[in-house]
Amino acid sequence: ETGVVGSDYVCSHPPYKPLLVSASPLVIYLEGFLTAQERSHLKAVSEGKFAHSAVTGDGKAARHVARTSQSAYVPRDAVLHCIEERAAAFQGYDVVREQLEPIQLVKYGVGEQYHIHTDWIARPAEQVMHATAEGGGNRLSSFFAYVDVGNETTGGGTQFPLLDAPKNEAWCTRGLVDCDAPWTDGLTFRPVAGNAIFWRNLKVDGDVKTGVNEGDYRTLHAGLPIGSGNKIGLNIWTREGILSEEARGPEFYPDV
Ligand SMILES: O=C(O)CCC(=O)C(=O)O
Ligand SMILES: [Fe+2]
Repeated sequence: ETGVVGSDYVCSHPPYKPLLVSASPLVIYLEGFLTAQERSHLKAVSEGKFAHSAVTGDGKAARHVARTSQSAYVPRDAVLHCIEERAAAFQGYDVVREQLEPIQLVKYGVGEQYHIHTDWIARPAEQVMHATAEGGGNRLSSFFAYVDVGNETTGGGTQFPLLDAPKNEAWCTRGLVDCDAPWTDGLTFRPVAGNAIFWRNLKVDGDVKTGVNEGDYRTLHAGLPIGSGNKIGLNIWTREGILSEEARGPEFYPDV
């Protein structure tokens, strides 16, 4: 599990380009969010760590039919720390790194997919581990970044069936959005290594009485099946509040 960066590694953020996709729900496309070096490092440190895992919130470690991909958590080394900093900073001064769940990698082979779901937790907080205010609350936002996409990869898009595809042709010609899909399928991003999608999971106008921000169903999405090739993606989920040290895991691994 040795990575590709040496002990002389210094965190530096690439000049990624944010492109607004939707104002409500808030969806922002981030071109060049991960560098080539970060992507190679993530691939190297996650090798051999992938396993079929449960979908958060169902409380049991059974393999879930909704998700045939494999997941891996990687230690928070200097590179991960750097990516966490970037993800927190993007969300303004009111979001701190301690609100981020440990970064999760997901790997898909041919035919593997993640059926339609929301990243926010739909069940009452009391029923779901860690979703209580003390546990960090619900998932405020998501980043899904493409870490590795094989040259021959077909399929594997990230589909938001309830959103409209942006109108400008540039999204199609630049290969960011799948414009061959029927418009009734909503919005499908093509997997492009290094790029990321950011969206807000919760509605902004919380319940006046309870102060609870409801999950926004318009953020329903799926990882479409891979036709050929493979895909590795990365999830960064930001909670409404600070996560416990237990949920965050060790803050820093000295070895890069
Ligand atoms: O694979 C994708 O395109 C989306 C994955 C996803 O939504 C997730 O892991 O929560
Ligand atoms: Fe998701």
